[in-house]
Amino acid sequence: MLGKLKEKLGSFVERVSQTEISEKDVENALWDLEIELLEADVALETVEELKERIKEKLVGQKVKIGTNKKAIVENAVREAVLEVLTPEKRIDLIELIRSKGEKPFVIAFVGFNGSGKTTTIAKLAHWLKKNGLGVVIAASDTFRAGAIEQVEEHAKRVGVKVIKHSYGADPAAVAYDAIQHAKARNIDVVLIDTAGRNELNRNLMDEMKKIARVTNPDLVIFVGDSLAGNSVVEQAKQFNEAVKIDGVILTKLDADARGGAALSISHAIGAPILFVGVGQGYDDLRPFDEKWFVERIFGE
Ligand SMILES: Nc1nc2c(ncn2[C@@H]2O[C@H](COP(=O)(O)OP(=O)(O)OP(=O)(O)O)[C@@H](O)[C@H]2O)c(=O)[nH]1
Repeated sequence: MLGKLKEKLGSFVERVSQTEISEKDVENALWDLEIELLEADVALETVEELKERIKEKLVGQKVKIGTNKKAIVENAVREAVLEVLTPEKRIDLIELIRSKGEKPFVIAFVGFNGSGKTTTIAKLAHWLKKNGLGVVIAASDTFRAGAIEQVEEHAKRVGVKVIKHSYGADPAAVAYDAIQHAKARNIDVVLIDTAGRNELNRNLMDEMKKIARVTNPDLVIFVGDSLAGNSVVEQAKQFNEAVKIDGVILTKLDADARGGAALSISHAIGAPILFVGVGQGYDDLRPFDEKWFVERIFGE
């Protein structure tokens, strides 16, 4: 008898001391968040996805009167961001390279001019070497004046060989030669530096498709400048249509205060961020970790 009463009283106290988060509460809060996200250069479709996830987490949730609703909302936002950033499939690059039966493992790099592609290739070559893998770079940007010397300079500094032809040569032929070189010398990885391009430059896009056809890369990596914000997401989509992108490296995250591109890009093209560039040195390449990124956004 006493037990029953206790239970009834208990449930009454529970009921009156709780309030339910309504759809209206959340809608109001989300309105401000939407503006802030768009200002931080997060792509519209990613903003929508985040809003849906946050709403799902919060609407109908019962909270005790007097508890800090802000903390609850903040937690839901954090979780939603982490979910959006978590790729459907992860790529462990070293594992992937080692598990390919034959050598070499071929990686083609694509991206717009000035996105930091050449520097990133050198950083990755350095990282692969540190992980015990042999690397050769194909100077397949035979288009831009100075590109071959630039990649040679970087390669010299990180101690990697470059296979090159002269300017105007067929980029696919350069890549092919680099692969033959790697095969003959048992080198693990070929990194192909392609010319930076944009969507207006149709024949360069065709050239890139030809490189992909001739070399049949194991991985196509899009290198994007995180400072370009929303437009880097659009670039990635265009490249993804021309040649399927398997992974992303975002450069200059050290200088990017907004973080919108990082938040949107995987969601937009369905490929994971593999690394982020965090400086100009060869060691300034960091395997991407969404938890680290979320801390960077929400941490102190
Ligand atoms: N702060 C910072 N600077 C970077 C990063 N990655 C690249 N850069 C700088 O960005 C500039 C452009 O990099 P490049 O590698 O020359 O650009 P690119 O994409 O090869 O240019 P194209 O050959 O025209 O395609 C250089 O000054 C790099 O040092 C990064 O993660 N952080």
